[in-house]
Amino acid sequence: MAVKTKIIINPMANKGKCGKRWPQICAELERHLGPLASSDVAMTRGRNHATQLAREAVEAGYRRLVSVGGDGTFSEMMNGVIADDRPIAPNLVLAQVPAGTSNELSRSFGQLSLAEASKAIAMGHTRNIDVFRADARGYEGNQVTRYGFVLAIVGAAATISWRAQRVPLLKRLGPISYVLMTAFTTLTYSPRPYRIRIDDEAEQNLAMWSLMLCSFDGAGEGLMLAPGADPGDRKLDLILVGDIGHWETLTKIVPRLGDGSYLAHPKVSRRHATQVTIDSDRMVRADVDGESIGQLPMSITMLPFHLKMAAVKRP
Ligand SMILES: Nc1ncnc2c1ncn2[C@@H]1O[C@H](COP(=O)(O)OP(=O)(O)OP(=O)(O)O)[C@@H](O)[C@H]1O
Repeated sequence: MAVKTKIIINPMANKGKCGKRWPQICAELERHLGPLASSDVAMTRGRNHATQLAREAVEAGYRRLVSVGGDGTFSEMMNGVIADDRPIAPNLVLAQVPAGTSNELSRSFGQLSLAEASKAIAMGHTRNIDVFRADARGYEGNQVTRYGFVLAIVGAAATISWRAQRVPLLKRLGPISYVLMTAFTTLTYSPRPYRIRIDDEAEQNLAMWSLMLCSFDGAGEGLMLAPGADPGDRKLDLILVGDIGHWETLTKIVPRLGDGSYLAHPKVSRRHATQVTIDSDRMVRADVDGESIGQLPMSITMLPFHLKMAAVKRP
């Protein structure tokens, strides 16, 4: 029996361009998968709707779920197929049609074109990706749990992301908003004291500008945070950006985030980890897969399963 495929589209991804491109995307998907019934297609109506749509789709028997949008839409869809730290059904296959601003999955798998993404879905070949669980304090003081697949960030980098997304004018400016917010935050955000526990090691007290836990090598638009990171090795690349002055951060770290060469700075360190707990006496923001989920304390745990992603078979 053919696997049932549900397509979940975020029409607002990439500043609304995704919705405008939908007829073209639909035609390409149908060329590879055959005609799509209207019940196989769902449009998101707002934040986190993709999570609900994904859960309902799996409950209705769909086993292949395609997110049309960016990493935010994929992340929401993925959160709908996991409960109690495990997939809600066996043999699920997820896929991304890259139609957002940042499409890390598709970029990393080398299938950024619509044709390649559609081919990957139709071919039936898959690659495993890791999933981590983030527990943090929400902005209302509630406990927040989020499943992530690209990266979790804490400190200055999370503040940049939060400001660029929350200020409406900046959001409309697109990528330039990140440039402006990065410069502004770098010149105003001082390193903060953290208590950090990595795996079963003793707690350490460290002053840091930012801390990143990466599953994929890249993130956002054109950042290469953890070159060589393997998204399926059940390990996160923990990168600590230490106690560095404002000007040095702006001139020696920020411009080198695009090619990973910031890792050579003596106050930047990188290692593997599977469980990390971070706290601070100061208010520090926490971000998972580009979404500001709350603040510290946060704990990140790699989960003991893989999700299967539609991927073009490479020789
Ligand atoms: N119908 C909708 N209207 C407004 N926002 C939506 C809608 N559906 C989903 N969203 C939100 O759109 C956000 C962005 O989605 P996604 O990351 O896929 O696109 P993007 O273009 O890469 O993102 P960004 O706009 O953050 O750069 C998600 O946080 C999601 O909750």
